[in-house]
Amino acid sequence: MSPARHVHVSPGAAHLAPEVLRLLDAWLPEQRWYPVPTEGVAHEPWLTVTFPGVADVVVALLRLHGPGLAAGSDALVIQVPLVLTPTAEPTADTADTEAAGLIGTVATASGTVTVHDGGAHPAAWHAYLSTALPDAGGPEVCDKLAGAGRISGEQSNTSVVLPAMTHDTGRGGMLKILRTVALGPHPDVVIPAALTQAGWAGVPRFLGAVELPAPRTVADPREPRDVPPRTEDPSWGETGGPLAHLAVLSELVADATDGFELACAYAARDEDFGERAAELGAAIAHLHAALRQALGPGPALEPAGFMGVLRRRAAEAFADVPDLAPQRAGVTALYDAVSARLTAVAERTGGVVPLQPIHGDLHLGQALHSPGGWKILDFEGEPQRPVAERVAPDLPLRDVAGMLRSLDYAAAVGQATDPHWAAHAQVSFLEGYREAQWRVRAEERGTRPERSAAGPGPEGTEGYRQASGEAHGGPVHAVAGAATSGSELDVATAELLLRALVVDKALYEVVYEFRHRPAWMHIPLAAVERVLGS
Ligand SMILES: Nc1ncnc2c1ncn2[C@@H]1O[C@H](COP(=O)(O)OP(=O)(O)O)[C@@H](O)[C@H]1O
Ligand SMILES: O=P(O)(O)O[C@H]1O[C@H](CO)[C@@H](O[C@H]2O[C@H](CO)[C@@H](O)[C@H](O)[C@H]2O)[C@H](O)[C@H]1O
Repeated sequence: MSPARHVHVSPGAAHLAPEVLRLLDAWLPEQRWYPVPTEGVAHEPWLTVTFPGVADVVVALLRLHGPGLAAGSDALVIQVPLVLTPTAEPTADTADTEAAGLIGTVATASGTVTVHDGGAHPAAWHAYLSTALPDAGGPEVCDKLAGAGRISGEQSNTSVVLPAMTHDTGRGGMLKILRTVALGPHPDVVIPAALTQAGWAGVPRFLGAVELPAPRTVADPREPRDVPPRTEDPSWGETGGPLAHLAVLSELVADATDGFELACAYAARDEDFGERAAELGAAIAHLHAALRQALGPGPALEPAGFMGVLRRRAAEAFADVPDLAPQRAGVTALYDAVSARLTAVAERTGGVVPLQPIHGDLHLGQALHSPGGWKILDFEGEPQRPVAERVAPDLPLRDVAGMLRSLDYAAAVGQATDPHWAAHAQVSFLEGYREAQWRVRAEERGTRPERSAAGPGPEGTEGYRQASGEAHGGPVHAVAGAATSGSELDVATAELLLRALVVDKALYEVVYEFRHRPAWMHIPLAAVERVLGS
């Protein structure tokens, strides 16, 4: 997991002319991965990263500040790799330069420079790859770049497909440049690395990472504002742990289809997605088991803290999106009910509802359907949440809620005309999850897996109807029970929790759509109304 070479780190805007930075002001907010649409946000150079022996690639780590953004340790830092080419004359735009991410050409004190987005440029890919891969040299990395291309679409980061890259278990790589820099070890590096090391095949194999070494002079590397202005590189990279991760390299899953595209295609044909959804449910149950085994269990759920986070997230959503106002009373009532229940359970049992590492931002787009089964991607958690919250152990039911929401999205985006398409897929997903979870838990306890007594039935139908807000039913009570088995959590409490987690996810989605895709905001908004109204 250690990178072959350390990157060089300098404070502020070293290696970057002010004219280059100014060029970014208009360009950054237009990028899909730019995390804040808020007007009036300024970019302050925090650190500059270069690669040993590479003159033309400079990575700017910019701290965002302005209205609505926290200061200090919660400050948002974005990663902007740039390829700087000295140019005799300003060049005209061509199709080629656009494909390579041309940002512009500027005159600086040291001459005219053409600036490209490193996320779209082979020179920057080469630099990241040489750093992430322990044994690769220059020419070898060039071969690995043959046919490489950035993937387009609704991405929070920048991913580059490397079809010609060979590694010890096959061919093809995926380089992901993390656009929001999370201080401390990044979950999208640490979790796939741990699962790969544990031999779990449900994630694309982790191959390497690029890390930003911690400066030895900083007592608490999580406080970015405390990083002192230093100019000499030798102060960096001697403390062991990373200050942050910048990129992750994994195997390319061959012949894979994005789970959301697959589900939307089924929905568009009104085709039964049940079998695929059940397989996916089983894959998620195995993921939860693998996470418990690879990273260890978490502490017990603490009701006040857990509810505090749910309530704060809801308050933030209500503050951000005025259309949510009519739902405020319903959300408060639901959360009050969950809170009272959790407190009663904690008093009765002494607080044994177990938390564990989870995915944290699970949706169909994080699942690839491949000939080798479902592969789960993207462990960075919800990109709009603070990192500490994203990596904290949580209830596996949160991931279950995420997939239920995503199947609802697939029905809406795929324009299923069958009103039961989503509910049927959701029930199948829950069934697949329940079955596999039951087996896995039995294996963990060293007992023979027995079929759950709580199969689909009228009581499950009602529980599911409440959790999903759909017209059709399913065995949510059993899923909820299975997901929390080994604890003293009763099924009715688990059902209520799942309902609250579906609402929490839908509120997050309303904010996400409000910021990024207002035309889709009606999808989660309708879900909040439906679940609260059921
Ligand atoms: N290892 C991989 N093999 C094949 N495709 C992948 C791989 N990793 C990611 N993808 C594709 O790239 C997309 C974006 O990846 P993801 O890690 O979710 O990035 P982001 O955080 O930017 O959303 C995924 O939805 C998937 O279609
Ligand atoms: O970029 P990420 O994949 O980390 O996640 C963010 O973007 C997702 C959209 O690309 C967003 O997911 C929402 O939309 C999906 C359809 O595009 C849907 O399947 C999900 O259920 C829904 O949450 C995700 O919330 C956001 O964090």
